Amino acid sequence: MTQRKRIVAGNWKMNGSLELINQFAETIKTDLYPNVEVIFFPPSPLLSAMAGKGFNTGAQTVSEHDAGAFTGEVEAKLVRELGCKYTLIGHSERRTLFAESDAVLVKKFAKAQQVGLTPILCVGETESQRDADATEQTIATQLNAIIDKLGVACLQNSVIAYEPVWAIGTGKTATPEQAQSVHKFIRDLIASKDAQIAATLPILYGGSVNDSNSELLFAQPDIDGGLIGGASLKPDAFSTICASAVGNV
Ligand SMILES: O=C[C@H](O)COP(=O)(O)O
Repeated sequence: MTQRKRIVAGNWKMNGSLELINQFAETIKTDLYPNVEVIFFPPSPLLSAMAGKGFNTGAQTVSEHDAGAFTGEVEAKLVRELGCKYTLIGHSERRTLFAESDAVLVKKFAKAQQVGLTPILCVGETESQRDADATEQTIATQLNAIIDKLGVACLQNSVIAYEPVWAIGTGKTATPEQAQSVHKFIRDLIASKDAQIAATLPILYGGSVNDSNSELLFAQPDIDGGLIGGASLKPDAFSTICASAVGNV
């Protein structure tokens, strides 16, 4: 069986503070989670402070543009200079609240890789899409938007996060079986284009993951870790989630 990288990523969204970083530095000792890469995605102004505590960091989004007159945007190259290794691309909140289209996300994905950041591409269906049996079609459209423009080889240095929109911040987690079924669909879709890339690509689950449900989710064969929102703001819960990713290496 292929050994894939295990990742637990904490997306703080527009939350957190210098004080919270100190609390995490006291609680989370990442060497306690062998073979698990723990990454924090705090708001951009906190990236340096987080990295200063020795944590792996990533941005929640980056601009598709190079430096210039783009007030309020964050340049990918600068994020890389701050020591980040990753960036989220296409989180559902960016897609819906900030109207980021697949076309823009292709540019952001390419820009991230161009400057040496690993993109974590977020995909997922809404509740009405799931109810209409359009889950797989939705995911395929989101993935193919990237693959068709950039080529499947762009996934070589990337991570996918499956986040059903109906499970984000709602307390309604996908069951391990529901999540595994979509993860397998994603891996199979990519395998139909490049089996080697599909076999080694980490696919994370996100959507109301907590310290009680993470173990069963992470035990699924195609779930390689998690993208955690609310629970990533609680040091003790997050530490339990990281520990639960160790077991399935
Ligand atoms: O990026 C994280 C996801 O949006 C999940 O958030 P959540 O764990 O609060 O549901």
